[in-house]
Amino acid sequence: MPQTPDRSPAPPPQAAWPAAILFDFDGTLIDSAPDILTGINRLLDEENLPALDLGQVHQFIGDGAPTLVTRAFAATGRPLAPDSVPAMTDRYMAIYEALPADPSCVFPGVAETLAHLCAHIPLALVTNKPERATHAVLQAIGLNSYFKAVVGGDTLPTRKPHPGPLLHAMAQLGAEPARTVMVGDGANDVTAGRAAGARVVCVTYGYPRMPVEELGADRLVDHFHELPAALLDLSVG
Ligand SMILES: O=C(O)COP(=O)(O)O
Ligand SMILES: [Mg+2]
Repeated sequence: MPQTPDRSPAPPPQAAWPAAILFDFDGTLIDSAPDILTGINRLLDEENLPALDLGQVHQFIGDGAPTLVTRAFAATGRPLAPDSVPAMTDRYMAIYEALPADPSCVFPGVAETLAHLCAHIPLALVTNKPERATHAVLQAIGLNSYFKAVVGGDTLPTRKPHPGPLLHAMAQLGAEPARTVMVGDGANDVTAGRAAGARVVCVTYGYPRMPVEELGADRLVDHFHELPAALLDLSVG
């Protein structure tokens, strides 16, 4: 019997969830700049130095606590000697960790979207904020249960933009880089994500130090609610 050719159309490619999603913290999930400003200004006040404003602190966040403290002192006109940075960073972290984090610092749409995504996909937090403070803030704002792994700026010898922390999180989640998406707000997230072999989504409301359109992300989202659609559109699963 002659074979009739199968003329049924090929099924449309299925949009798929990533195997894992890695999230940046400051500027992506939480508006931490007001608390960071309070902590920095208390430290500067102890040192008899003038206070900074929120706009300055926005520019100093994202490269970890020692760099934040270094930039803050430099902005007052009294830069720190390099050998004073570790002790001054410890003092800053003690002040910051004593500040009660308020759930209102969570950006709109974040809690509901993480709750939705974590039902499908393992999630990790990869931040340059020191790990102990990260856990304390996560606990205080009620987001801790969504993450299967948390990598802080002092968890490993390297931090973003090095890919090491992202690869460490992927190994903990058992996810291949090519099927993983990094979600962040700045150049460190894009550089680290690319170097780790992941795709990158950036939010447009965070603390980037350059226009977000120039960061080189695969997708931009203006609101966290748009993230699931952007992830399905990337279809890296
Ligand atoms: O610089 C920091 O301390 C934290 O920044 P990140 O959460 O955006 O990595
Ligand atoms: Mg950030």
